[in-house]
Amino acid sequence: MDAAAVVPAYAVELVHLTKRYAPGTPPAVDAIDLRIPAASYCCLLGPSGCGKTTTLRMIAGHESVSAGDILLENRNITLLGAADRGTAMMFQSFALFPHLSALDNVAFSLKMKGVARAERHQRAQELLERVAMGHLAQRKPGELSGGQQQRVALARALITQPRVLLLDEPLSALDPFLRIQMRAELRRWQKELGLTFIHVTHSQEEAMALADQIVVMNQGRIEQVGRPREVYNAPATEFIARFMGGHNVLATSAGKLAVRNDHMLIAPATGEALDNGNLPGTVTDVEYQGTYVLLGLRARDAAGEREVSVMLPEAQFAALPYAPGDAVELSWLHDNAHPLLA
Ligand SMILES: Nc1ncnc2c1ncn2[C@@H]1O[C@H](COP(=O)(O)OP(=O)(O)OP(=O)(O)O)[C@@H](O)[C@H]1O
Repeated sequence: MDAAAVVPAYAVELVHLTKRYAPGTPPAVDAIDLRIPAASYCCLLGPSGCGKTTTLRMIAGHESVSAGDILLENRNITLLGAADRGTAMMFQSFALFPHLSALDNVAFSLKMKGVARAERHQRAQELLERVAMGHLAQRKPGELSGGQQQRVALARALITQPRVLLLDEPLSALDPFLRIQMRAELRRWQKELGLTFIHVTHSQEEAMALADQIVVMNQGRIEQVGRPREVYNAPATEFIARFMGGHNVLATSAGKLAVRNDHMLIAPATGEALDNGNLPGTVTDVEYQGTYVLLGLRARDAAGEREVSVMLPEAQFAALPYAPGDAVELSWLHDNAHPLLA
């Protein structure tokens, strides 16, 4: 068999990867294990301080590892220098050199490696053509739009022919409109290039739009790994249900459940005692959102009073409207309730 034709199933494997910045402090990354399939889009997602940037920087070789291993296509790269790993990094707001042309920005790392001028310019020009920026190769970053700068940043990251592209909040400096446009481009490039992308974000919306695999981190640990639909529809923990949004966390005698707010069933209170597991509630807020109406409620579950939200299609709300102060009953279908780990 031709050894070169064997493509490893995993681009990156993290084995008990740990980072402790100072002795006696809790680890920023706490013995995480993760496998990232080759040619996939992986998003590391979590709130500020959860350890996602530290994880990315350890994969890049910009941060030392306290314990554990990092494998790239079955090679142990834990102790290799950043330039020798087969990874490249795309930074927040792209970090282009403002005084260099797009071409020289892209060619920069080849210059550092001592590649001759003609060759590095030819390779940089080819990459700029590939991201539809060939005609703007002589412009400086300040003369390019945000989207064009992103393409230059991508070309610059790709010039070292990495196997894995690491992206650290690459869209966070863009305005919301451009962010959505550029998100679609990132996704398209990843598929076209057939590379593995590992993208750090604190935005669950961004992760859901981009990822084949979402890795949700909390306090230095991985809480859940799955496809966006799996993580959104069946959050494993209360933290994930709250962080992903759009869920109610409800206490029942059988433990805590997550129910999507568009899966909640609502009906006017009958005035009779509830012995069927339905929750009594009062509407506190009605928010029109176009195709949906979002109701805020105070409800009583097995643990006491809590805020609950219910998302109703506009037509359903129009047929049976609710107003603040209305007494209601809340319920859900068994299949739409996801038990949460404590
Ligand atoms: N250079 C450092 N020295 C000491 N502690 C650090 C350092 N960098 C990060 N930390 C700590 O490690 C933990 C994880 O930080 P990290 O930057 O990886 O989180 P993050 O999830 O990427 O957050 P953010 O989205 O805010 O960047 C935090 O408690 C942070 O304060």
